Amino acid sequence: MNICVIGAGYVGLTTAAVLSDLGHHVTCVDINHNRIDMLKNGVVPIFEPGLKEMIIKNTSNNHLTFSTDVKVSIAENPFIFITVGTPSSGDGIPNLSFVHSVIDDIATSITSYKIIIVKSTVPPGTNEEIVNMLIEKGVDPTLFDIVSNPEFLREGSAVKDMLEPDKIVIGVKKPELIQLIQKIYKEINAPYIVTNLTGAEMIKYAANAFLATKISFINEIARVCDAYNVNVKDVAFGIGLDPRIGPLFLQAGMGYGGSCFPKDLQGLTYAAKKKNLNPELISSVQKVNETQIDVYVNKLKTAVPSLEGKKITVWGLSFKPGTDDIRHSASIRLIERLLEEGVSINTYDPVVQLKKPEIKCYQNIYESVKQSYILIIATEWAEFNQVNWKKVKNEMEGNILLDGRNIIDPKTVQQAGFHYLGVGQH
Ligand SMILES: NC(=O)C1=CN([C@@H]2O[C@H](COP(=O)(O)OP(=O)(O)OC[C@H]3O[C@@H](n4cnc5c(N)ncnc54)[C@H](O)[C@@H]3O)[C@@H](O)[C@H]2O)C=CC1
Ligand SMILES: O=C(O)[C@H]1O[C@H](OP(=O)(O)OP(=O)(O)OC[C@H]2O[C@@H](n3ccc(=O)[nH]c3=O)[C@H](O)[C@@H]2O)[C@H](O)[C@@H](O)[C@@H]1O
Repeated sequence: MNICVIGAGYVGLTTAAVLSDLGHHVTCVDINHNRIDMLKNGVVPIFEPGLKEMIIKNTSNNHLTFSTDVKVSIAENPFIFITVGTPSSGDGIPNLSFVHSVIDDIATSITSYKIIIVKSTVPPGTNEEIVNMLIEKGVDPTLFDIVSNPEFLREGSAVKDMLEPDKIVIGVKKPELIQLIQKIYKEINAPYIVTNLTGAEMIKYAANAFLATKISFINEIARVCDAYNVNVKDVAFGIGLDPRIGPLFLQAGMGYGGSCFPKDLQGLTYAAKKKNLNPELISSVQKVNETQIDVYVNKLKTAVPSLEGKKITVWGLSFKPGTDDIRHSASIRLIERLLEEGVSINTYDPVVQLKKPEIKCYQNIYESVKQSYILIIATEWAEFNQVNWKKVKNEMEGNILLDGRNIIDPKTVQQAGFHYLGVGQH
């Protein structure tokens, strides 16, 4: 099948790589010329395990090509996947301008029948609006069908998640479209959840909201555990054995970040308010997450009353391990907060180097802690657990270790001379 994937970000590149690997002919198109030039030269602009290899394999056998010409790519392909970004505007309202721009391009270049498959996460009602927009722009309604096909991949395991999803959600207006989508995903073995356009959009928003709720729940429990000297990991393990609760997404820490949970919870809040509903639980989930950094900073301030002038090393910059994405990273929010206290910041991350004059980024983990007063673990990269703690401590001036992800065994670092600070772990 001939497929055009619009957007060469995390979702677009993974979609293009996987669909071309399934044997389809895929053109991945993006308005970012720099990004497409890199891809044409075999350089994959994001860090995602297995993605580069899959892209190189399928560009060499001509199953996958890259382009900046959106309109030509739309005109040449019957299947159009929309994977452009849907960020939050400053006030929390989803910014759909990138999706609208693609719809404009489709409206001005469509001459033959297209199936438009929307993978971008959009608020309920958007796909119905897209149908109306195209008709209002003069497109003959027999020339297109829309499929809402939200994506559930996680960064860091995007290729695997797309090849082995727990479900494929499709929202359609006509049942005959189901078989066509099943042909596209031919070898991917997963149950299909079929609903209407808005139902598919709601499944995506509800999934992210529920996952974020689990995180804020355990972070709130961690605050209480802290007050009672209880290890929150024991509590998470204890409740997680109940199959009605489940063990995943109960890792307490500095809170959730990334390009999706924060903006999708804001988007859901906006969608509810638009219908005069007050989503109290979703608002509380966001409030717990926003104040989670304060819990850690307060802990630090209790241990070190004056932070001013102190050198602090932060390990981990990406919003979670396995990715170079720093969008809405809790680590970056923490660093910004600490800079306000007049500290100086050193950082080490296995894949991210920040370009900010006020922050010193190191490529060697031991160099990064030299003369530091405090070490903070902000992202749970596995290598942080494999360091020689005595060596780390010897390089430092102070002995405070703030574990923002509860990944360190307190006894191990205490034996190396550290004063360990966690939340819900002692
Ligand atoms: N990042 C993730 O892990 C996941 C993201 N999603 C959703 O998928 C969508 C895309 O997310 P990401 O891939 O992270 O976004 P991204 O920001 O990494 O990439 C979006 C790409 O679209 C391109 N673009 C923007 N306007 C365009 C236009 N008019 N024509 C062609 N290209 C255009 C941009 O240049 C950019 O390269 C969002 O709605 C997001 O919520 C869903 C599941 C997972
Ligand atoms: O819509 C999206 O973009 C995607 O959002 C998340 O995926 P992702 O943002 O890549 O990352 P997650 O692994 O879900 O982690 C999100 C954040 O929650 C934090 N987290 C996660 C789990 C946990 O137990 N505790 C916790 O603090 C992580 O550190 C990270 O900051 C969802 O897991 C995907 O299913 C979804 O497709």
